[in-house]
Amino acid sequence: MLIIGIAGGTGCGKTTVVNQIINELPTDEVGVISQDSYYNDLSHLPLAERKKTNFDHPKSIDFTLLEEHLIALKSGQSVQQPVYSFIDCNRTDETVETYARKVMIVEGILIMTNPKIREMLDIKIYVHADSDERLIRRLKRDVNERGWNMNETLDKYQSTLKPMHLQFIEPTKEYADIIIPNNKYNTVAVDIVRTIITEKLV
Ligand SMILES: Nc1ncnc2c1ncn2[C@@H]1O[C@H](COP(=O)(O)OP(=O)(O)O)[C@@H](O)[C@H]1O
Ligand SMILES: O=c1ccn([C@@H]2O[C@H](COP(=O)(O)O)[C@@H](O)[C@H]2O)c(=O)[nH]1
Repeated sequence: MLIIGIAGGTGCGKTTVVNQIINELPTDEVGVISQDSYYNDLSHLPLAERKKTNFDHPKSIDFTLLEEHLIALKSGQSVQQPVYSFIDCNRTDETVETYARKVMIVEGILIMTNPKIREMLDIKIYVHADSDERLIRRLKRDVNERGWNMNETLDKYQSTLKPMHLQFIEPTKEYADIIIPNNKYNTVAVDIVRTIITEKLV
């Protein structure tokens, strides 16, 4: 199994790039694992407390479970990938059966901060968009899709997202084999990654 990691700051366009890459590829041969599925289980906290969690710190991720799942997939076993709710700021009771494929894409802001996960990635990709672009995209998405208001997101950007990005996420760019500039839609880069995957599939 080839494991491709796709990291980059919030709003840089990771999910969009992944969707563009897998769009024309067979779903039984290429799968996706999202870091968001592996946020720690916060069921013991009320929603108001969960909303105060620093979701941009590596400690917010259950890397042990993610590593276990990648090892299982690599050995051909299926895993139950948790399903995350951004509205509830918690894992749901649901899981999605994720079976081993020839290629697995792992995407998330923090995936390259963990040495064990980094070690398992055969190709490391960092998607870059300027911080103003990312903030604009994040603001629109938080307000339209994730249940936050404008002031909450702007406050969180200053107090948490920006410092965590500078401390933990941006430094992982140095581990990348490929950096995709994504201030604009980058179809050339997407085609190149898809070509690499297609070669693995033959
Ligand atoms: N290259 C781009 N140009 C403009 N908007 C983009 C681009 N890539 C993604 N977006 C938009 O920005 C928002 C965040 O993108 P998303 O792929 O969810 O980012 P990430 O997964 O890195 O947080 C989405 O609304 C998406 O449609
Ligand atoms: O409950 C939550 C958990 C996380 N977040 C934010 O999500 C982003 C990571 O997702 P991207 O799609 O890569 O942007 C991270 O910056 C967290 O702050 C959230 O809003 N709510």
